[in-house]
Amino acid sequence: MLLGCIADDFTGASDLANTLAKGGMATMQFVGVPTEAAPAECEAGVVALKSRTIAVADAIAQSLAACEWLRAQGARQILFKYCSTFDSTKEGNIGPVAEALIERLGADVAVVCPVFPATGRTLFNGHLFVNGRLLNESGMQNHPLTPMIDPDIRRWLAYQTKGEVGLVPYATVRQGTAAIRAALAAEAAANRRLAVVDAVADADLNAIGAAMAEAKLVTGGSGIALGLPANFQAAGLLSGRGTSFSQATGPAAVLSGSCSAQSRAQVVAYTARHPGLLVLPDEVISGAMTTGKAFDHVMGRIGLAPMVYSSADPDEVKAAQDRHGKAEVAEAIEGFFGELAVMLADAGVARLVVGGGETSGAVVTALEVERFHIGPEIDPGVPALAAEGPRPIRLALKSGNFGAIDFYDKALAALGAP
Ligand SMILES: Nc1ncnc2c1ncn2[C@@H]1O[C@H](COP(=O)(O)OP(=O)(O)OP(=O)(O)O)[C@@H](O)[C@H]1O
Ligand SMILES: O=C(O)[C@@H](O)C(=O)CO
Repeated sequence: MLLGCIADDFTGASDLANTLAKGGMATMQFVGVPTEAAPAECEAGVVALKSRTIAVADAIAQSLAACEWLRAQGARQILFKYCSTFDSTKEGNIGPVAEALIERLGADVAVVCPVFPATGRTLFNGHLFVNGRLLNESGMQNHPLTPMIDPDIRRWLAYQTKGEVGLVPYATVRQGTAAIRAALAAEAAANRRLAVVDAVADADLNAIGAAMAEAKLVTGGSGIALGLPANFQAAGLLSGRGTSFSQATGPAAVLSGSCSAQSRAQVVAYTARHPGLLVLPDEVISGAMTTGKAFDHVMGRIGLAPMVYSSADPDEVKAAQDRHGKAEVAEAIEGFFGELAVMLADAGVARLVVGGGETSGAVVTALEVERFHIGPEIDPGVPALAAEGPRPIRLALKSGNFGAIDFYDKALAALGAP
């Protein structure tokens, strides 16, 4: 292994794995910290954690354990992947995890760059934009767990860190790799171990990537990985083997637990042409809707690739949370989708597409997936995946905000055929 990556959620991990695989690295995604060695052919390993919103101390412990495993596999550079919308609270977990990794790796400075131009995330003077709107006016200010109320990433990160946070502004980034490298060295000399780096386009990310050829630690969204494969290529270290993904033949289903605006539009588009079953939190909690009923509904229409969804608008989500409690609703819905996924896989469903990061985490964990082979990109940030483990199913894990309107149809075609 050359590059070792730690991702703070499951869809984010496959987003990053997609970038690295497209960059020509033989990439694998691992579910949690593995107990066994990585396959010898793995050049980039992505350990998927579910550490974005857990307690700070747990996030640090899990991230350090992942770091140790990756280094034991030979990784010479560590990448800490978080969300392109910098999802975190004033307490963490991005800052505390990054500082713990800096200390463990003895890094002099680490880049902080959530930029992902293909999905509209850009950073200028340390301020994060989503499709041209400041982060705190993009809808992310209403996120249920990590409301992003401040677009100034340097200031937001500084709430979370012990040390000061630096900035490499766009004026420097556009001068190219040597200037970026010099600016990062100046930040390190000033004892600023974390430096937010502006970028607005893939060319900027490639220049930043080249400046990090020798960096022990890199942090960011999946965009920060764009320029890294070229460093290993230039050093003659890549095999050129690429990915070992293959498609599957067999029935398909879609599970959507994401309630983002984009997901809700995708659900409307998909259920206009396929059967859909809406699952309400009240019915799951009361027992009126069971996984057995949903399973029968899906299997009765399996040739039409049905969707089961709980996606609802913000008012309905809030009303359900007020009635039952936020954690209780999430646990009930996630448990429901996890159990249903296992029943479907065991009944022969060969292709499954999941909407939502938390929902994907629940499904992948329930399916006892050990690792994924990375296939072609479906839409920016979402690859086709082939699972290894007791259930060798093909999956796509879609972040709430990602994917075109017709994403689910495209995803099923990318995973194989009926
Ligand atoms: N109808 C509903 N009412 C209340 N909560 C719901 C409902 N449907 C789903 N949920 C919960 O909302 C959360 C959705 O989070 P999830 O991470 O799956 O989607 P997302 O936040 O849109 O995606 P991402 O994290 O990739 O941006 C889950 O915990 C899910 O169980
Ligand atoms: O970076 C992103 O936006 C995604 O990979 C993600 O982490 C969503 O949960």
